[in-house]
Amino acid sequence: MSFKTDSNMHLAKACVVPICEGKKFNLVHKFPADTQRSSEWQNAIQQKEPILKLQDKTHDAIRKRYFVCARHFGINSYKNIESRSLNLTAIPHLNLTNLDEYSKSKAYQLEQSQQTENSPKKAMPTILNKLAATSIKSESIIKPIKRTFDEMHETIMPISNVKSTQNINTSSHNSNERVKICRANLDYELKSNDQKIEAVNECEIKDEPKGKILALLEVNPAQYKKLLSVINSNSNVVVIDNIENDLNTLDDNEIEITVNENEIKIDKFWLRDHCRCGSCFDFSTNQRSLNILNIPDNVSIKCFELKDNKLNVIWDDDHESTYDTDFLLKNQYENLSEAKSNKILWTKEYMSIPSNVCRVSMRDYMSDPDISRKVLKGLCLNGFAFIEGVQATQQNTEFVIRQLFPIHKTLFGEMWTFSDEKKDHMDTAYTNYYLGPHNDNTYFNDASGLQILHCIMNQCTGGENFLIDGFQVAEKIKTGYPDTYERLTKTVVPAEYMEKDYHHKYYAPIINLDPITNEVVQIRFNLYDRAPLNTLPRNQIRQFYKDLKILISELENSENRISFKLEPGTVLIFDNWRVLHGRHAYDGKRTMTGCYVQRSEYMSVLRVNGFIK
Ligand SMILES: C[N+](C)(C)CCCC[C@H](N)C(=O)O
Ligand SMILES: O=C(O)CCC(=O)C(=O)O
Repeated sequence: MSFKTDSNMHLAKACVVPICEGKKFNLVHKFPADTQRSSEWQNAIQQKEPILKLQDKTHDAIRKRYFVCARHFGINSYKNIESRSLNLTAIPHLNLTNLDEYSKSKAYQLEQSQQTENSPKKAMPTILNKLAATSIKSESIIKPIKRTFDEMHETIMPISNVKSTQNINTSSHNSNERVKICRANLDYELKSNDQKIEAVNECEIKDEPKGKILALLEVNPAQYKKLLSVINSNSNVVVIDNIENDLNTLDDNEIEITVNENEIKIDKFWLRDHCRCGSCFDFSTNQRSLNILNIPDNVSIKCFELKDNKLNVIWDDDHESTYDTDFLLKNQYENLSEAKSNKILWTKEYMSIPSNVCRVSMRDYMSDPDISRKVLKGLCLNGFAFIEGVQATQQNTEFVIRQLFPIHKTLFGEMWTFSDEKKDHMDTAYTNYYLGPHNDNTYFNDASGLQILHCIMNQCTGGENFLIDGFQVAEKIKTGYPDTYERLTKTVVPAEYMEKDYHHKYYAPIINLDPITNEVVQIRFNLYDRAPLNTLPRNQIRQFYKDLKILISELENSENRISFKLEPGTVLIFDNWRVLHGRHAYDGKRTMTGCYVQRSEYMSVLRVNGFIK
């Protein structure tokens, strides 16, 4: 069902056949649902040259986004003269490389019929004749309707002389019968809108309505509500609206609207499910109160209108919904799936430019909200940031972090302070050994989103830290070793952390993609915490180790890492889902304090501050 905004009722669609040069037409056809026939169409229209936009598109994507206009189909391709619906065997065969057969096309026939339609002697379209014969005088269908509602009421009441042979329950229709209920625009000049008449002319009402036909009208929701009382009190009255001739561009499950020049198609069930009226949604809790089971599978719309950036809908059960068009636009799948993050993938070279490194002073961070936002921006873009001038204690480190984030308590505690002497846990971190590039918590279902490190005592040689942009490395693997990349996004690698009273275990791929955007959303890499590899069939094991070596080599590539010695006073915050970290071996005294922040909390802070949606 395709609706129009304002006066333009049908949304013309571009024809994909090259000769049409993307021109838009009212009568276009989707590629067939049958894949074989869809391929036949594609072969027919690409006979001279492949149409690039169709290449490597899925069958559904082609059906959803590309159309073939009536210039490429002859009259015999259609079910009958009036019909705009194709035969099941129709294949585009006219005007594919030039327009020398235009006169044989359906488009030409429509043009001709429209020209005669505009002439005063135009015969009443057959459907209107049929309707008129069974119900009310045809001229009352097409004469200009400039009426107040009362006049309309008047029109409805005298209708009683029409012999009604069958009640048509106005609320039980489904659109397949193509008898749509009650959309009458009292201010509508039907006669002046050939398209409407033509639309009626094109419709195929399988069984003519036996009820009293009010008129070929179209109401907006407010008028419909008024009409409802009349219709309900006159139970035999059925209003045939000016049937929207389905141009095969939309399923019955969808409606199509234009918002800010964007044509968006919305599934009706989805739309009903997202009703934000007081009985469906509780704004005090931001939670739904609507029970999905109460939405019928064939939920349908009686009438709706786009007005003042709102979509007002009356459903077939007379439930009323209003939607902000921004909400509808923002929640289109395409908006999410095509959204690109604003991250800056970096290398050693990029970060060698001091201005590219997010570094703020504690004083500014505490006094200027813009500076704490600068830290969030640095984390969002680069995955790490430094706060300098922090008193070198665990307490002050905690105080600084709590200005922005809640702290994630794990088996290591909330704040943790460790060294090779203070061994609260049996882990390589609690030694003075070299620690290769890794992410923490790969053994947790939900690895911490942020890790904070503050070296509060550094009387040692060595002990430098280094950071690597895991997203940059993943991108390099994707470019240089696409098969390895593909496998590393799918091969689940088990990790575990074991000590007295604890045995955490989890497995997931090393490179994790966002299921919607397909962008890398997390790197889970930690060779130390790898559990026995029992998640791969034997015939895939060797390939995995080859892939792992490719990744490790890239991670060890000094071009991909920045190194620095964390001095007391400088707090490092980094995204543990993106940035790998490590430490060189050291000799002497070195104490590190820090904490974790849960991923959800981190994302929430970014969202509340407008850095992500
Ligand atoms: C000392 N601190 C608590 C920060 C880290 C402990 C690390 C434990 C584990 N090897 C991992 O990488 O997750
Ligand atoms: O000691 C350090 O500098 C870092 C230790 C580490 O990598 C960790 O705790 O995960």
